[in-house]
Amino acid sequence: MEILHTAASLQAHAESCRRAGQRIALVPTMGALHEGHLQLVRAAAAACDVVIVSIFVNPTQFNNAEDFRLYPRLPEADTALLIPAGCTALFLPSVEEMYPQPALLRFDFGALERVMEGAHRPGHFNGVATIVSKLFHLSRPHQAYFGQKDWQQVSIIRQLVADLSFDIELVSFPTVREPDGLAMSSRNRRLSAEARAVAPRLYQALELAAGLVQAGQVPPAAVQEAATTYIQAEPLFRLEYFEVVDAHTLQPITEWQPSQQVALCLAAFLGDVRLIDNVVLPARN
Ligand SMILES: Nc1ncnc2c1ncn2[C@@H]1O[C@H](COP(=O)(O)OP(=O)(O)OP(=O)(O)O)[C@@H](O)[C@H]1O
Ligand SMILES: CC(C)(CO)[C@@H](O)C(=O)[O-]
Ligand code: BAL
Repeated sequence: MEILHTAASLQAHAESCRRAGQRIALVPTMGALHEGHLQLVRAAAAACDVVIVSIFVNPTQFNNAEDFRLYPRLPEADTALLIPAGCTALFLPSVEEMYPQPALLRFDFGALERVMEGAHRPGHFNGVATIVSKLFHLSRPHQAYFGQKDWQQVSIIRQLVADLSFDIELVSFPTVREPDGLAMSSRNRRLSAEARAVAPRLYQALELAAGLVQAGQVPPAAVQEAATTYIQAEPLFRLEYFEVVDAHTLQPITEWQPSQQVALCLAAFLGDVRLIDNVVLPARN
């Protein structure tokens, strides 16, 4: 596995792979890798000749300086995990390398970013779109892999690809969970033992809400209320949002409609650790 630190070396590597007729997959990450990331890498390796994984804790997408400072950084352990998963090149740049000057370009994804993560983390998707665009330009992948744990992020990146005519196939992957249901996340490492013990309640709330949606007897607001009550029954949680949304427009659902695909999305703090999760339900008849 090659380890690349500069934008120029990534660009040169990707160009030489392209010239050799190889298919390139990009898996962007912020590191502290877990099985959720590794499944993306393995899927990419099964589909492409070259798998570029980027590890970069991107400062421009953090709206909270402490969250950025405390974000887990484990480059040696990550490197050891990536080789058997099929990564062929690891891109590990510094902040100065990715931002030799402050990026002034601003993205506006309209209604897609005025809800949920975009509403609660001002500037977050501008930072995500900036770094993902840079990575796309530098590596010019045929495919790029993202996890559905960040459902809104996948929608934003799909819009980015369409608006900027990136010739890239997006592959999105289902959320990988711990045996007790907790969505795998790099931030789980920062949970106290007490917080980790109650964390699966988030997925239980999503399942409870999914059961109510599928039974079809209660309005969206009652689904939201039931899930909120369930999470808040555990005082360690500070729930930021629990939303019942259209899975494609991401807008809150006030009345059920035929053929609608529903996503249930949440964000909650356990201590100072902020976790997100979601489930996306099959389209309704
Ligand atoms: N449990 C998971 N299942 C599937 N994909 C995941 C999972 N966790 C993260 N990913 C995906 O991996 C990519 C990199 O994510 P990232 O490095 O931010 O990890 P993370 O675990 O989501 O960390 P955190 O949520 O703490 O920032 C993203 O596309 C993300 O959606
Ligand atoms: C896509 C990404 C790597 C951009 O920094 C990040 O938002 C993430 O890890 O999901
Ligand atoms: N996976 C989302 C990256 C972030 O929380 O900034």
